[in-house]
Order: sequence, then structure tokens, then C-alpha cells
Amino acid sequence: MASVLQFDDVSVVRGGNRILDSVDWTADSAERWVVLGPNGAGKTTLLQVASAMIHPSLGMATVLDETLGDVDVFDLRTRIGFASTALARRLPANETVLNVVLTASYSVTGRWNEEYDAVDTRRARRVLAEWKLDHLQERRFGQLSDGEQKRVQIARAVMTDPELMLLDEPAASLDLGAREELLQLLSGYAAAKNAPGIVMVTHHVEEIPPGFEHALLLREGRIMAAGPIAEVLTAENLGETFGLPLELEHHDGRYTARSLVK
Ligand SMILES: Nc1ncnc2c1ncn2[C@@H]1O[C@H](COP(=O)(O)OP(=O)(O)OP(=O)(O)O)[C@@H](O)[C@H]1O
Repeated sequence: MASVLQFDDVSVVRGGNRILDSVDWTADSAERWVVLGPNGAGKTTLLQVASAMIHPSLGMATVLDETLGDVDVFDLRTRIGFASTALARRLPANETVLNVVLTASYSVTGRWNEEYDAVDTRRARRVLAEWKLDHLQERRFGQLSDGEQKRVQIARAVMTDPELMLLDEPAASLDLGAREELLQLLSGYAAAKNAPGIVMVTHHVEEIPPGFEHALLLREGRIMAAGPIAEVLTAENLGETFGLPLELEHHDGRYTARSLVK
């Protein structure tokens, strides 16, 4: 098992505050992590370091065996799949779904010829089918529903066959049906034997896909708990992380939480 992420005492300082504070964390290629924490806890900042978009202010971050600061981040980023709402906003609304997914491979290969075209198009169609988007491939990205757009973002990230997949709130703003469909797809993707290391940020335990077996709880930039989900995701830990007493239930790989405040 190779490590995909290693954070040694990583802090990110902005405006004089440590928005990520002394984080020690290792994630391996066979692990699927969920990162939970309240608004402003530092989850997106953690993913920004993991995706080589920013460097730690203090400490050392190693991503796919490359130490940030000693590596060409443009090369490194091509090995990382990243899906987030911020990234989706940069996708052209008038582009077809097929092209949105297909163009992901150009940023990796950086070239274009007939041979790549055929190989890439076949792969893009296969990825679209896997993410239940094949019937939408000629539709404009901007005309899709939120749920469909989320799946397209992830399909685009999958297209490059990344060694590390980072998902920032993939189920946010989805309706119940779209959320459940996405979680099922994510669960299947995570279970595939060639799946990369995966880190998914969410606010809600209900959005943890079955099969994600590691959890990291973050509050005010600090890790509250990290490790196997059965040990980390307890009512007590979650309550401390979100700052209120909680009841946590777990059935068939799914979690639900509710406040105990009357
Ligand atoms: N460039 C910056 N300068 C100052 N403060 C920042 C900067 N970027 C982020 N922050 C602050 O750092 C904290 C952590 O932000 P971050 O976006 O990582 O949190 P988050 O856990 O992803 O939050 P949310 O769940 O609301 O998306 C927040 O309080 C945010 O306001």
C-alpha cells in the first residue's frame, strides 16, 4: 500500500490565523476517507493542500510521494482528480457533456491527434456510461440539473484515471433521489479494485457512501480524530466536532445524526 497523502505538522496561515493547524495525517492508496467538520473548519483548505493548489505555510505535505515545494505542481496536478463546485463554475455552460468529460484528458496529454481522439472518445463514453450519463452526452453542460452536473464533474475527474481523487461536497444541494444515486455510484467507484485513494469532504454523515472506511474530523483547523471510521465516527467525537450533543445511528454502512438538544 502506497501513501497518497502525508501531512507532517501542516499549518496554513491566512490573515494571521492558522486556518489549518498542525495537521498530521497519512492516507494510503487503498483507503477511502471522508472529511467531516462544521463550516469554516478548514476542510476546503485541507483539500487545497492535498490537490497541490496551495502549499503549507508551515510543515511538510507529501502528495503522491512528491513533497510540495520540491515538485512541479503542474505535473503533479495531472495525477489528481478533483471535483468541486468552484471548479465546476469554470466549466463552459455551452459545451456538450461529452466534450466536458473528453477535454479532461487533453490537459493530461497536452496534445491532439486522430489516435488520441478515438481512444479518448471511447474512454469518455465508457466513463459517461459508468456514471449513468450516456443519455446526456450531447446535451449542453449548462442545461443539466445540479445532480447531473455533479456527476459530470466527477466523470471528468475519473476520465484522467487519477491516482488520487478529491471530492469537495459532491452531494451538496442535491435532492434525495439525486443524492442517493450519487452515493451509490461513489460507493461502486470506491469498491472497484483499481480505484484510487479517495478523500471526500462533506458536512453530513448521511452523505458518507458505504465503503468509505476512514474518517477525519476537523474543527477550527485542527484534527479532532482520524482513522478507521468505526473508531472515529462516534456520537461523542462528532458532537465535539460540531459543538453540540448528537445521537448517531449506523445501519448497513449508512449513518444518520441528530441533535440531542431539546
Ligand atoms: N485567504 C483567506 N484569508 C483569510 N481567511 C481565510 C482564507 N481562506 C479561508 N479562510 C478562512 O479559513 C477558514 C477555513 O476555511 P475553509 O474554506 O477551509 O473551511 P471549510 O471547512 O471548507 O468551510 P465550509 O464548510 O463552510 O466550506 C474559514 O474561517 C475561512 O473564512
